[in-house]
Amino acid sequence: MKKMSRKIVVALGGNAILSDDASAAAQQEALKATAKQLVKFVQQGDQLVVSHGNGPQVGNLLLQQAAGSTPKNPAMPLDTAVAMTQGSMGYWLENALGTALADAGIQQDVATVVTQVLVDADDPAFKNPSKPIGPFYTADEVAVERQNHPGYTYVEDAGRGYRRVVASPKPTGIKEANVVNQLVAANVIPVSVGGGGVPVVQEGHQLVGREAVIDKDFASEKLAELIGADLLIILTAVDHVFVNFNQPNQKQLTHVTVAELNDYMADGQFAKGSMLPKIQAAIDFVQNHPAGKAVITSLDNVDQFLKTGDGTIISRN
Ligand SMILES: Nc1ncnc2c1ncn2[C@@H]1O[C@H](COP(=O)(O)OP(=O)(O)O)[C@@H](O)[C@H]1O
Ligand SMILES: NC(=O)OP(=O)(O)O
Repeated sequence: MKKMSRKIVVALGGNAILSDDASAAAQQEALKATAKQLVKFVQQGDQLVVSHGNGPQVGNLLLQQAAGSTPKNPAMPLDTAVAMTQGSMGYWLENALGTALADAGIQQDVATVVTQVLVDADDPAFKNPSKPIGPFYTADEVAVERQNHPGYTYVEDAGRGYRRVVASPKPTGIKEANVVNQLVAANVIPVSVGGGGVPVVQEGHQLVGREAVIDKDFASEKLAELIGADLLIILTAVDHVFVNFNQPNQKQLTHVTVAELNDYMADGQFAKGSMLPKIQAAIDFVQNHPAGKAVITSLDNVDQFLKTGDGTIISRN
């Protein structure tokens, strides 16, 4: 028997798209496997909205833009580059999901919505770049990059090397949220807030782009809230959130409340820039939309989640 249809925003993490090979072919190949997992929700009767990150991709695109730019062929600014990754990655997702749906005998369209996400012009994040984008560099490589791009900021990223960081303001609204809801009502799978959405600020009647990269977990949360989703599912590389992660005494979290997560956060249990934004997005969702639940699990665990609800389930209380 089919389960009741749920409206679900699924946010795809880096491992759903990118391996060591950043070619289009390799990313499209990875998305084939991802799409097969996503179609399992559709087979259960769920209505999906798909979002995705773009940190590596938009950073690589900016480097390509800078390398090839001339006065007649100028490099595009970051907000436009985010929109470009929404287009290219939306194409890959439409293509991969289209095939996986057809393979499963399901007639359903997928449509990418280039999504503008409102941010506050005075968000302090504009003065404090924190979002890593593009490739990792060794200490020697980053010294060269710093010379080539004196305006860029680089930080050491958790022992994994150096990366460029850009501003990452918090989303306050989503221009195309109603369009996404209309697509869901028409039985279309929208791909939206890709790469966190294009950051824009409201100036009178105009939306004006800002050079930044919004965290896709926060943007996915905002979208899930605005369209009244039943579930926000954040798919990443781990089946569960852990306390004492990677320690001999690590403990997986299965069902967890906001109060418990607040205690764990105060205890520094979730790494900044990786698990912490997912936890904060999950908390925001269940607090701003009390009927909803948030889930953090992996693509590999989708079968188990659909069968038994396995994963880290975050509820208000
Ligand atoms: N407490 C924790 N529990 C589980 N994973 C954690 C924890 N702290 C940090 N992590 C790491 O965070 C990663 C998810 O963050 P990240 O790779 O940035 O996300 P994304 O999948 O969106 O690209 C996990 O794969 C894991 O390695
Ligand atoms: N925009 C964004 O959050 O991208 P990543 O998830 O790839 O960092």
